[in-house]
Parts: sequence; structure tokens; C-alpha cells
Amino acid sequence: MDSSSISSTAASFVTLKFRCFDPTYAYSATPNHRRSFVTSSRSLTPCATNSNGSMATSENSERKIITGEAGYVLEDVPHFSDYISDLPTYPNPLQDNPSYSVVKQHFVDVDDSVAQNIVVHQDSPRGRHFRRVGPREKVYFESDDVHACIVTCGGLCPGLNTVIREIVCGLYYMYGVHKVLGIEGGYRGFYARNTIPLTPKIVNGIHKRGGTILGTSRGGHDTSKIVDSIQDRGINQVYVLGGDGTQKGASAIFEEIRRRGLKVAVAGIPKTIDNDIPIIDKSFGFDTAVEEAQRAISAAHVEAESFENGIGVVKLMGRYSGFIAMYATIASRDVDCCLIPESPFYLEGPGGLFEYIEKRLKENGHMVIVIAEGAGQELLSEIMHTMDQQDASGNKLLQDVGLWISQKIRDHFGKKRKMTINLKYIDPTYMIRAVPSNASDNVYCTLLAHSAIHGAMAGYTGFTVGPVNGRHAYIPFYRITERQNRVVITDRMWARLLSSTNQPSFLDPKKVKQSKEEGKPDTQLFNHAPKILNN
Ligand SMILES: Nc1ncnc2c1ncn2[C@@H]1O[C@H](COP(=O)(O)OP(=O)(O)OP(=O)(O)O)[C@@H](O)[C@H]1O
Ligand SMILES: O=P(O)(O)OC[C@H]1O[C@](O)(CO)[C@@H](O)[C@@H]1O
Ligand SMILES: [Mg+2]
Repeated sequence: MDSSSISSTAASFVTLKFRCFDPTYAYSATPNHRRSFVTSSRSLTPCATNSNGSMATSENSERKIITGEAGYVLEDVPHFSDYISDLPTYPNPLQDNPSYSVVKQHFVDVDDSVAQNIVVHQDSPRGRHFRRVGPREKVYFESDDVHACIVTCGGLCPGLNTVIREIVCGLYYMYGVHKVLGIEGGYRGFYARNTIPLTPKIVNGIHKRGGTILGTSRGGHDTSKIVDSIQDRGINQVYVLGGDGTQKGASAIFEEIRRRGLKVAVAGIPKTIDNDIPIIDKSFGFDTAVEEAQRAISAAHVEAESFENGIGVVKLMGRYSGFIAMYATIASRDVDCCLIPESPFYLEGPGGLFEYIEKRLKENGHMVIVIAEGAGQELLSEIMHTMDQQDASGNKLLQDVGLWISQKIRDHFGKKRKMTINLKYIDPTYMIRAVPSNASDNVYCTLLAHSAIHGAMAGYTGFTVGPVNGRHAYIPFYRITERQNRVVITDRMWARLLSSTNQPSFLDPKKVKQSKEEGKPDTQLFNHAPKILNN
């Protein structure tokens, strides 16, 4: 929803009177802030208060939008007190923790929020904000009563073990929580697998290992079985690590928990090596993956420059978005051409890939091509007629574009052009995501884990944590799952890449100019509009 739709629906908001269960509601007490609940797009019924002023439970959770002066908008996250009344609160044990006694400001101010847009003009409205993460003065759990669980879902990513470690240790050392369960094998593990008790001792060295000690899976999301299992086991904090699919699953779990009126916090920690989660600055493990990709690119470069007309082809991950390929290319400087899903390319004719390869070989004697796994799928599907295969989670299964393009190049130059070329194809796709996270990702994972813990302890639920312009924030699930981040090929970063590789843009400059003038989407720039492959 953009700000215009927020203001246009404002007239139909139900502005509620609140009892102050939670410092959050300081907002409703100040005359300059208006607290409203916008029904989600799935639920058109406005929510109402019951006789004691607390929220009545409705089918789907409402969007919590708080407006303030000068166009200030806070997209808040759900809180227990939205659907359970008269919950007791307790002093935060962190204030007696010797390690944290040095902190000048123990608790974040209830009014702190993080701006989504930080590039503004003098007369810009203050714009959209998210609630700032951090410990709150009052918590909604006594330490002994907390029974937490952690689950990892979807593909692997460097740093999963670090987040698991930091949730366990953070709960233990910051809040004195000793009951943490690991759910084995992703969502289906809730009802079909064993659990592992997690203690600081068990998780101590796991951040040095790749993968996830809990195991992971795709598919198997049965919301009511999962919530039954949560209820049966007496779990009251659920930490969910995973990508866009996983966060959709976490949102469904939260809705069901809320529908049942349970005091169970659901906290999402966004994970995806593809860096395709919106709102947050970047996802953990992404830097590690880009760094690991350098080794494959360097190997391709060494091979290519050692042979006559050497061509190194490296395939990297990126199902729908080419961030890994783009950043690995810009970082390396050895790459002559980077192909990503967002920028369809063509092989033959003027401005095509073959023409560029021939030019580059003549100029330099060798070249390196980086290709994201989701690039050129529309070209492959024309030949293979296999667009419809899906994995257990409903994601498109891709054809091996690296093998395909290598064969196409060999055929073109060997058979048609009668040129000797030496092509080496390197496929490090799984190697870049199976490694342990690097130092900076480890620190990032620690912040994510701690932010999630502080949020759950403070009674927030139905949120994902992540950095927004460098400051960590609690973000409602719907903002994370409503779209996927993709490389914008009319942005300066892609231009930087084009200027570093000198590859063709595969775009018609006239069309770019026209689309800029008409404000058209990037997809209209191509003869073959790229198919948006979202599941
Ligand atoms: N729309 C959805 N509603 C509920 N659960 C979902 C939904 N989409 C996916 N899931 C569940 O989330 C889990 C992970 O989804 P998926 O395999 O798509 O990976 P992901 O979390 O997107 O991670 P990545 O794509 O980065 O590997 C699966 O167990 C799947 O069943
Ligand atoms: O083979 P798997 O485990 O399904 O994972 C492959 C997919 O996972 C991702 O890394 C996303 O996690 C995609 O880039 C890739 O297509
Ligand atoms: Mg995904």
C-alpha cells in the first residue's frame, strides 16, 4: 500500500480507544498521533473494540497504522494486548544483568521508530516508519515460563547456525530462559519429526559450520497441525528462520494463533541467499555468498586467460533476482558479462551476446561470463517446453542455464564461426550457500537474533526483524511477503555494472528514454518481456 492509499482509506478507519496494556499505546494517548487499524486486504470487516475496550478477535489480523503530524506514518506490528486483555507485565531482567549494566539507555524509547525513506526534501512528509527494535522496560513473560522453539525452512544460507546459536544464548544470558527446543527438518518437523533441546553448550561452536543443525525442508506447511503441535508442547515463543515462503508460513501460523487467542509470540528472521526480501537493507549470508563467489570467478578467470580464446562461465544462485551475480561481478572486476533474470538477453544478431563475445575475444583473447540461475529461462523454456515444474513449496524448478549457454556458445563459435574456443563451465551454486558465515554476517546474525528476542519478550508478535537504512526494526509480515526484491536495471547500480563490464545492455536506448518519459515499468523495455516467475 502506498502513502496515497493510506490517506485515501483514512476516512474509513475505525479509530479506537485503547486501554494502556502496553507502552506502545502511549501513541494513542498523545493527541498528535492517531492510531488506526486497517483491515488487511483479505479481510474487509473493520475491527471493533469489545466492552472493556480491548480488541475483539477478528478472522484476519488488522494492519496497525498510526498516523502523526507532518505526514508521519507508523506501520506497527501486532502485540498480545491487541487480542488478549489484562495480561500481566514484569520488569525486564536485563536491567539487573551485569554485562548490560554499562548501557546508558537500558531500554528503547516507546516512541522510537525507523524511517523507511531517508532521502527527503525540505517539504517532504515525514513518511512511513517501522517500530525500532530493542529491549522494553516491561516484558510479557517471566523467564521461567518461556518455552521457545526455533525452526529453519527453505534453502540453506550462510549464518543459519549463527542465528540459532544467538537465539539460544541470547534467551539464556539476557533473559534467563532455559527452555528452547529445536524443531527438526523445517515446518513439517512440528508434526512429523523429533525436537532437539537447545542449550548454550550444545550450540556453542555451531556458527563455524555451514548449513543448519536443525535441518530444513520445503513444502509441508500445515498450519493447523503446526499450531496444534505448538499448543500441545506448551511453546510460547516461535522463532522462524526462512525466506519469503517461510515468512508467509509464519504469518499463517500467527493468524491461527491469534484466532485461537493464544499467548504465543511468532517472530520471523528473514533468510535468503538471493537477497530478494523487500524493505530490509540486505539479508544475512548474502555478503558471505558474494565473497565465496569470488573464488569461482577467479578460477574461471585463471582458466580463461591461460588458453587461446578462453571463456569462463560461472553460474551463481538467484532464482528470480540477480543480486548475487550483480554484486559478485562488480566486486570481482574480472567479469566481462553478467546475465541476470531481470535483464533478458538475446544471443544472435547485432547487440546480441555472440557478437559481444566475439568482440571481447578479439580485444582481449579471453572473457568471463557470470550467469544467475534464473537468467534466460524464457529462452530455455521455448526450447524445452518445461516451464511448469515446481518444487515442494511451489517455486519454479529451473533449467540449468549454465550448461545451456555453454553449449550454445560452443555450437555458435565451433560449428558456425569455425573459431577455436576453450570454454570452462564452473557451477559453484551450492558451494556459495553451504559455507559458514563470515565475520560481518556473524555480527549481523547476532543483532537479528537479539532483536527478535527483545520483541517477543516485550509481547510483540507477527513480525519480522531486519535493518532498514542501517537501524533494525520490527516489520509486519505483510510488508515482507507482499513482493520480492529484484534488481532494478534502470538504477545506478546496474549502470555501474554495465560500465565495469562494458557488456551490451540488451536494451534499446530509445525505448529507455520513452519509458522514462511515460513512467512505464522496466519489463516493457524488452521485446520479450521477462516473465515474473513468482509462485
Ligand atoms: N504461501 C505460503 N503459505 C504458507 N506456507 C508457505 C507458503 N509458501 C511457502 N510456505 C512454506 O514455507 C517453507 C519455505 O518456503 P520456500 O521453500 O519457498 O523457501 P523460502 O522460505 O522462500 O526460502 P528460499 O526461497 O530463500 O530458499 C516451506 O515449508 C513452505 O511450505
Ligand atoms: O535446490 P534447492 O535447495 O531447492 O535450492 C535452490 C534455490 O534456493 C535458492 O538459493 C533460494 O534459497 C535459490 O537461489 C535457488 O534456486
Ligand atoms: Mg523463496
